[in-house]
Amino acid sequence: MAEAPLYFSAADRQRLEPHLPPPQTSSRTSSHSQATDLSPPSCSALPFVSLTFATSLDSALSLGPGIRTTLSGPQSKAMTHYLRTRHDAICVGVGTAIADDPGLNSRLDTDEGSSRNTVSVTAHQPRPIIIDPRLRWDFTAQSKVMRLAREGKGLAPYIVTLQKEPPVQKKEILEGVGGKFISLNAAHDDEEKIGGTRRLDWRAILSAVRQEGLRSIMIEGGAEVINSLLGEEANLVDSVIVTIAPVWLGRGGVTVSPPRTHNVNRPVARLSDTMWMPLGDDVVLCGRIAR
Ligand SMILES: NC(=O)C1=CN([C@@H]2O[C@H](COP(=O)(O)OP(=O)(O)OC[C@H]3O[C@@H](n4cnc5c(N)ncnc54)[C@H](O)[C@@H]3O)[C@@H](O)[C@H]2O)C=CC1
Ligand SMILES: Nc1nc(O)c(N)c(N[C@@H]2O[C@H](COP(=O)(O)O)[C@@H](O)[C@H]2O)n1
Repeated sequence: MAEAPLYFSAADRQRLEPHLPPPQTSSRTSSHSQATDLSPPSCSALPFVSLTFATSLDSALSLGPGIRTTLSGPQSKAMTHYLRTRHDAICVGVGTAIADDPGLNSRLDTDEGSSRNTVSVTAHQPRPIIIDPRLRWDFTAQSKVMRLAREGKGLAPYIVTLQKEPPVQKKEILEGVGGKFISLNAAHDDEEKIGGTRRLDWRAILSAVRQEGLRSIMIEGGAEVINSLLGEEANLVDSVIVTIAPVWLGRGGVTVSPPRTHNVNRPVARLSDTMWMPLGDDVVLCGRIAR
């Protein structure tokens, strides 16, 4: 079924502005990053990081592993697509890439007020970044994000991996539409061992993204990605924008619930400077992680 046009009003855009990456010509800088610095990035420079996702009232991102689940209503969906136009990159973990076959482009309609028969796809598209350390994502030329890139409706993904030599056939598909693999060097401090699984340090991932000239990144999920960024690496997050849908998905969902810190008497993370914005039946909560 064709997707309804996605409109996001000028008034709503203005309300979101304090929670978005600064325009690149502005002189404002984020607390830890050099998002507005126009000089070549140093190794330690990081992009402006927004954590943006949609959740149910029982903190679920989806009905279960592998189940693509619509939570956002049309207005909050349009907001997400506006956010996609306001970031240089959009990131998901491989679990999401496999479960959702996502497009990761912006389909915001820029023709508000004109004939609604014509949908003009927005000019600015974010660069999809997929975190796939072991190359589990068995993408093909028909995967949605590849197809959209081929059709000029989005950008091809960069896949961040620990594999030094990705399969030649996958490389050809990816590079054929303008994407690439970014292999991080596990021989440096990019990797830590937690619970037997090899993980990439988010600082290393973000630094690699910034080295690609990408100054801002919205991280959409899924649960493993969000839970890690709300835990010990929360200091890397500049802005949090959560769509809350008025629905309970029930037990068995894929949930946002970061691991406890050592001090069990303290919350793991809290938002400050909050702004609540009703959009249709949903509410969008914006804030910063309290330091
Ligand atoms: N409602 C919403 O806004 C969203 C919902 N989702 C849902 O979330 C679910 C997927 O979530 P998950 O299964 O938790 O998968 P995920 O998308 O968080 O991917 C997890 C995988 O990513 C890799 N990864 C993530 N962080 C890493 C790190 N620091 N170092 C190395 N590898 C890392 C690992 O291979 C890990 O197994 C799907 O059902 C999807 O539909 C996903 C995004 C947004
Ligand atoms: N904002 C939001 N609301 C929902 O209800 C969702 N299910 C998601 N999911 C995220 O969006 C990706 C799908 O993107 P495309 O529409 O295919 O471009 C999905 O993979 C999640 O990252 N987000």
